[in-house]
Amino acid sequence: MTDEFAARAERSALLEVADLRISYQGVEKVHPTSFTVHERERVAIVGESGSGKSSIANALGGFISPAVGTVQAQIMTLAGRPLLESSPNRIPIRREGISMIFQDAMSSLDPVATVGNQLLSVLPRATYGSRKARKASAEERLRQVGIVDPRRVMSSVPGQLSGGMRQRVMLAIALASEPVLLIADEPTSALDASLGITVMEMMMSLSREEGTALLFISHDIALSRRYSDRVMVMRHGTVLETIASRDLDRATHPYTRGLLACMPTLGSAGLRELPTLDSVGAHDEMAA
Ligand SMILES: Nc1ncnc2c1ncn2[C@@H]1O[C@H](COP(=O)(O)OP(=O)(O)OP(=O)(O)O)[C@@H](O)[C@H]1O
Repeated sequence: MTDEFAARAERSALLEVADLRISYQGVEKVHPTSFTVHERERVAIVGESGSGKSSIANALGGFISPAVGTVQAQIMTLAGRPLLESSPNRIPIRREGISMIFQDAMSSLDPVATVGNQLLSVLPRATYGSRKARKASAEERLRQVGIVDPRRVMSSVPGQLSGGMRQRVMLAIALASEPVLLIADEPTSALDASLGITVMEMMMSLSREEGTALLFISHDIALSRRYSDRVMVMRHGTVLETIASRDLDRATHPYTRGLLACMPTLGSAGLRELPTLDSVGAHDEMAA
């Protein structure tokens, strides 16, 4: 453990979760799970489909209503404030300090409201005051995510924009409310590889500039390793291990080693058959 990593671990956590359980229709899908995210830290959640990654993100963001499922935890606090204090009776509830972005921007942006109105509605009034000042700052937010013609985009509705542009808009809106924690659920998987990297880089540099901690979900362990400080590996509704990204090559858990072995590289793609979790024996070792 490096000095920097040890110092960070000692600081009190920004997000603290202990024994989080999530059930749908009475069936527990996320079993008691505990983890922390520190200020300015970037944590990735990786794992196969159905392992519970999105459920955790949705529980943190307040997107699981009692009609959909049950969220219970011994501790679930953001900057010391309980997140589960009031039961959500409308979805989504806005949890102060948390913003979320999703794989599909169309499902989180309002299709009939202009980008400008959606952006203005989240800019803190106390900080930006007059509508004119808020409009200027909304345009600046769009410029920060690489939008060169913010006025046109402000007056557009999401359906008039390309997928990559919508993802940039969603990132601008997510950061405009000045969250302390940004949760991103597969933010790039609907984009092509190069656009995905651009959006990832942008999310990293903006969250770093603004001092926002980041919890992002990905099924791509290579991408997770590149952009996170720590990786939480999930399987079957539990966290198998949490490991510093730079130590992933030394991961001891067979499942994590299996995920790493399945990671396609430019060198291997197309030259030979890619390994699968079964072919590298991760499942057998897990069962042993
Ligand atoms: N709204 C829901 N109602 C019932 N079951 C659900 C609901 N949402 C998720 N589940 C179930 O909970 C389990 C975990 O799903 P979740 O979407 O959290 O996994 P995931 O790791 O994010 O998967 P993916 O990578 O495919 O998104 C799965 O068995 C899934 O079918």
